[in-house]
Amino acid sequence: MPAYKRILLKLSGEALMGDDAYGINRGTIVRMVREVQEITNLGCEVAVVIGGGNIFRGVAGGSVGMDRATADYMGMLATVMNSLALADTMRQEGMTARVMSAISIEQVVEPYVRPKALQYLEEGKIVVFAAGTGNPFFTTDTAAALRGAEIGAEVVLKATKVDGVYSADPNKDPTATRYATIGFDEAISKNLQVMDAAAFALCRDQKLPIRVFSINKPGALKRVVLGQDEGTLVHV
Ligand SMILES: Nc1ncnc2c1ncn2[C@@H]1O[C@H](COP(=O)(O)OP(=O)(O)O)[C@@H](O)[C@H]1O
Ligand SMILES: O=c1ccn([C@@H]2O[C@H](COP(=O)(O)OP(=O)(O)O)[C@@H](O)[C@H]2O)c(=O)[nH]1
Repeated sequence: MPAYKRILLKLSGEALMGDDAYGINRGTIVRMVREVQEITNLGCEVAVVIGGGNIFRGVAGGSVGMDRATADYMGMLATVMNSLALADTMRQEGMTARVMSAISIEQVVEPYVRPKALQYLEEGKIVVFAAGTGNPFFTTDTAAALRGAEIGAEVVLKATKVDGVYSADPNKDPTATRYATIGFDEAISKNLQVMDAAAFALCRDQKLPIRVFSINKPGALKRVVLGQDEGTLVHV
C-alpha cells in the first residue's frame, strides 16, 4: 500500500545528463521512467516537474552578463524539452503522460489548466508540468511546491543528486551531516541551499511536506512512496 494517494515528484534536470557532459542520457531517462512506473503500479497518482539544468540554467546565463529574465525564459524552455522527452519515454514504456506548460507554446504542448490537470490525474494519467512557474527569478523547485499545493498532493518528493538535506553542502563540506527530518523554519533560517527559500516557504505555509532523496539510488522512490525511511523529511 502506498503511503500517499497523490504525489508531486520533482526530478532534477541536471541529473538527466547521467555521465554525459550535457543533454539527456538515454539510459538515465529510461531508468527514471521505470521507477515512476513502479509507483504508478502501486496505485499512486503522479504529477512530475522536471528541471532544465542539463540544458540551461538562468543563473549561469545571468552570470556571464545575459539579462537574467531572458536567461530564465531560456531555462523554462529547457524544462519544456525535458518534459517532452520524459513524456515520450513514458509513452514508449507503455504509460500515458500529458505535458502541460506554464507558458503558452500551444503548437508544442497544451497549456496548464488546473481542472484539466486534476482530471488527468483522476484518470490515472501522469501529468508533467513544463516551463516551471512561467515566471523568471523562480526555480523548478518553486514550481514543484506551487503545483503540488494546487493539485492537493500529500507530499513533494525532490529526487536530486544528494541523498537528503545536510547541515551544509556535502559537495563542499565533507564534515556535513544528513538530517533524518528537519523543520521548514530551521531549513530556512540555516539557509540550506538544497532547495530555494521560496519553495520551502510555500510548502511550509501550505503544510505540504517535502522529502529529499537521491535520484541515483535504485528503488529509493518506491521506498519513499511506501513510507519507508529514505532521505530527509522536511516538515512543518
Ligand atoms: N544543506 C544542503 N544539503 C544538501 N544539499 C545541498 C545543501 N546545500 C547545498 N546543496 C546542494 O544542492 C544540490 C541540489 O540542489 P539543485 O542543484 O537545485 O538540484 P536539482 O538539480 O535537483 O534541482 C546538491 O547537489 C548539493 O550540492
Ligand atoms: O519557474 C521557473 C522555473 C525555472 N526557471 C528557469 O529554468 C531553469 C531550469 O530550472 P532548474 O534550475 O530549477 O532545474 P534543475 O535544478 O532541476 O536542473 C532555472 O535555472 C531558471 O532559469 C524559471 O525562470 N522559472
